[in-house]
Amino acid sequence: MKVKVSRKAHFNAAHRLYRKDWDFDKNQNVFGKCNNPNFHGHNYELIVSITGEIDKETGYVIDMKVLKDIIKQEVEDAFDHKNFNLEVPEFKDLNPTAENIAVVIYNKIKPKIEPELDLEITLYETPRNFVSYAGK
Ligand SMILES: Nc1nc2c(c(=O)[nH]1)N=C([C@H](O)[C@H](O)COP(=O)(O)OP(=O)(O)OP(=O)(O)O)CN2
Ligand SMILES: [Zn+2]
Repeated sequence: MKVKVSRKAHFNAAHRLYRKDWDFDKNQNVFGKCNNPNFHGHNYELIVSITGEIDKETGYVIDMKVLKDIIKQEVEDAFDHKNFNLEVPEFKDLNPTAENIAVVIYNKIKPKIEPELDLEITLYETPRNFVSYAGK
């Protein structure tokens, strides 16, 4: 019997969506206002979900306190009030779209949890735009 447990988190960050190998007009055509060279920001809402067996002794799939600390260390401390393009090394050569941010978060958290646990990342960039990534 597998159970999914989830924890929400929040961070605020700035970004610009563009490709360095495209000129401004092409970036403007593809990314529009998200290509603003002066950047823009979002209040990102994150849901980290872990699925696994309930431990017979503790009754936990994962200790929420442990999950909270992993999210703080790997996501909030690394991303909150940062500029993805300028300050977060993972995005030096990676466009900080919601899709790419979700994959980066997955790849940071997965090694920190027990390997038999499944991980799913859901990231809201706006209240109406969100992406999910569960590996593969
Ligand atoms: N597939 C994706 N499309 C877009 C992404 C993305 O990460 N993945 N990102 C953006 C921009 O970041 C943009 O800033 C999104 O915000 P916004 O333009 O405010 O979005 P909406 O107009 O849809 O605002 P709502 O509040 O959600 O109505 C664009 N596309
Ligand atoms: Zn944006």
